[in-house]
Amino acid sequence: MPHSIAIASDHAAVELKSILLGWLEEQGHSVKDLGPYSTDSVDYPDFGYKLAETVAEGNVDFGVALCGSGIGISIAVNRNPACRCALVSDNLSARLSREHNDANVIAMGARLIGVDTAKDCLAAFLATPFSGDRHQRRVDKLSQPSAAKENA
Ligand SMILES: O=C(CO)[C@H](O)[C@H](O)[C@H](O)COP(=O)(O)O
Repeated sequence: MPHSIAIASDHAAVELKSILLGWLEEQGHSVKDLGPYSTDSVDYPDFGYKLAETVAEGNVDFGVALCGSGIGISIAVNRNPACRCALVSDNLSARLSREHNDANVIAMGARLIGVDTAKDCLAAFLATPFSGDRHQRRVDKLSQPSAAKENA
């Protein structure tokens, strides 16, 4: 099923971003490239916040966040309460991030995983629906930290 996707990175992941963008478009997805557009050094929060705002505005179904390790940009995206960004490096984590966490952004580290693994993770992420049920209650609590404290 084709999705609308926004993708962003920092300088460390520009090449992976370009590869994944072309690969996603080949499969019929519509992809918005939020930059950067060169390998000049940039700061991952700038692009992470831009991606998070695009996802939060509801203009896309999913976001893809890339930096050298995936750590910095995933932290940035997760500062937006509308985003559930999962940093993954294997197929099962990518699948579980959708099934259990209803993740709407996937983050990966271009300096840590190869292109084939990144494609495998992204394919699993996009193909997996949220399971709902007990997981819905937990995901709801992610938007309501004060409600969660009452049961702990
Ligand atoms: O955020 C990161 C580390 O947690 C990313 O890997 C960045 O891409 C990295 O910090 C960039 O480092 P550089 O030395 O400025 O290329």
